[in-house]
Amino acid sequence: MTEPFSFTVHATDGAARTGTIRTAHGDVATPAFMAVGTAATVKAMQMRDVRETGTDVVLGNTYHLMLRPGAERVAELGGLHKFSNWPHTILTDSGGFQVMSLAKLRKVTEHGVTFQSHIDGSKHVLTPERSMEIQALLGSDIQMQFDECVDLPNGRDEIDRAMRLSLRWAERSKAAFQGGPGQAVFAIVQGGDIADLRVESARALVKMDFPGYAIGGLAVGEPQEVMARMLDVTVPELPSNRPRYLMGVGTPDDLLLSIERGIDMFDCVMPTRAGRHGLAYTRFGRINLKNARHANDPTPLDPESNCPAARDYSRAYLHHLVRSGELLAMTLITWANLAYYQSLMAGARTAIREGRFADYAAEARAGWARERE
Ligand SMILES: CN(C)CCSCc1cc(N)cc2c(=O)[nH]c(N)nc12
Repeated sequence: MTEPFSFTVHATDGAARTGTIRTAHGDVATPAFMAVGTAATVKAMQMRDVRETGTDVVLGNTYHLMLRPGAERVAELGGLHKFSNWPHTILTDSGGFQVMSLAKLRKVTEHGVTFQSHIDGSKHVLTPERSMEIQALLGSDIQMQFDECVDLPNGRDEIDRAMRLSLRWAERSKAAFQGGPGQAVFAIVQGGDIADLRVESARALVKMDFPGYAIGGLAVGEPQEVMARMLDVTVPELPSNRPRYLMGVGTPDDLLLSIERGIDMFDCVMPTRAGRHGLAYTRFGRINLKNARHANDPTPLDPESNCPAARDYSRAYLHHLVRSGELLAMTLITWANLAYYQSLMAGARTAIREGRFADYAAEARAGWARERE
């Protein structure tokens, strides 16, 4: 018998907290960084290596998977866990964000969004009900409500319209959720960079009583201090015994400032996308391995890393692979980046337990500065 979905906070340090989310496919240590696996793959990585970095959750995406290979096909093949050989927790985004950023000829109405596939131009409709049905077909453990995320900067009317539409879609998503034990549907707070709309959105969603709350509509081009300010006004409105997920965030510095404000879950394409472009994230800051200064450097990215990609290959070799356009460059640097993000999270969890998160964050930031010396 699968246990119900649960979230337990083990320790707090100021607003920061460390805990465990329990889903139908295992435990998630928080603060958690979730690897982006949009089209049923964490690009350039094998799932066993993803797991070895300490990743507990891989993200899937309704928009991409409904277009290719199709949600019904994934269900017929045993669901996304089996299809992608990832037996641990999967969180799926609801598709609205990707429709607005990828699809062509999209039209938003009260009913949902009609659009044409960016792959073959075929016509599709996504509604809260269809999004939840697709996420159920995928077998997702944590399913996101269908929402509308607007870009920033934007006018109050547009932000207000999308926030209220997302509230109505939250009700419909929750009503359409078919999850069993160990599965959950999360709400998404909207409201752009406008404090009173953020508070109104959060309070309305909390009244609907969700097992978890995401903060959406950020990491869409706003300055870091705007994101921080929206967290300052939004997080206090969310129940402390429910997970808080900041969507699409972020750089290592973003993660630390958000953990400090009480965020538990993150996802971002940064480590994997940067890895495919020769950019390495390390304890010493970001390293552009395309740069000629690495051509004769026999040292690895980080000799103390537990990740083979960061420990067993010289910067000269990685520079050579990047300059040569070799596929192995993508795998090794993506692997090293994800491993660094997970080591940053693991260190944060320990520091919070020991009541020294502020010092931990200061030490991490000091380490990044060293690379620029
Ligand atoms: C790979 N990831 C970027 C995809 C998962 S997170 C996508 C995502 C990112 C951001 N920044 C905001 C939102 C948002 O407001 N709503 C939804 N549904 N998804 C969002």
